[in-house]
Amino acid sequence: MIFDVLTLFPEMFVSPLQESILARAIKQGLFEVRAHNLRSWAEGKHLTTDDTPYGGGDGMVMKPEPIAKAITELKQQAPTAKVLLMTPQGVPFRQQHARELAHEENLIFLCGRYEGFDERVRQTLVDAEFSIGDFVLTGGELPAMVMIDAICRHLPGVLGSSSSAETDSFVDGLLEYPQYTRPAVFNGMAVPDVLLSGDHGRIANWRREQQLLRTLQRRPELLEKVLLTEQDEKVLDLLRHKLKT
Ligand SMILES: COc1ccccc1CNc1ccc(C(N)=O)cn1
Repeated sequence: MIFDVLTLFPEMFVSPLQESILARAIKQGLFEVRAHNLRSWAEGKHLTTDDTPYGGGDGMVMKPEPIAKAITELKQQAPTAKVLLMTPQGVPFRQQHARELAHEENLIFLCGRYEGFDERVRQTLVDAEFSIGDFVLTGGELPAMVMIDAICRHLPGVLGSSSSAETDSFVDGLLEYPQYTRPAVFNGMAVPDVLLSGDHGRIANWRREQQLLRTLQRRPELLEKVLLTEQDEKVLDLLRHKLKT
């Protein structure tokens, strides 16, 4: 997988990729991130990439020409590449998108600054617009890095054998069960006995129940979209009853 990032601040894509899992995966050649400075495609003495908005108003808008030139050039090398735009007006980015996008050979991220992009960029050059949450940031770079991280976890070999993206929270649509590790007692708080029992069936049931409880308590709306077994429904009824009392 090759990620091309179009940004005014390519340096923002250096250190997050020099650490840990992502750095190791890059070293293993599992993926590559190429950050390009949009200014390389800008014209004129000052290499301008933004300008004042037609119709007046605050702030600046990113000019369409440098972006169009950059995308055209990148797509010459990767004609099937999808162009993704990071914007507060985008589709809410979800785990399912991360899983799907991991199957692409090449993705091009377009990171905006200022008040965003000239509308003609969206209309003609962009395949999909994503938002990582309902808040406004100073630029699209951090959202792009967040998406790259989430997508890379689904690339074969990135997570290594010890854990898999398939058992993530949200994969089965439920929140994660609580995790414990040594010591068995910490500040007087013991690990639940079931986890020390060695009874894997009981442990699996307990974990599923904890997922249902946690999802019911924190994100009940997710339960509408989850495929629940008969057993799940029974457990949920019990939990709902308990939470009422
Ligand atoms: C005023 O900023 C913009 C306006 C329009 C487009 C891009 C930007 C850059 N900022 C962004 C980008 C993405 C997100 C998000 N929620 O994913 C938040 N902020």
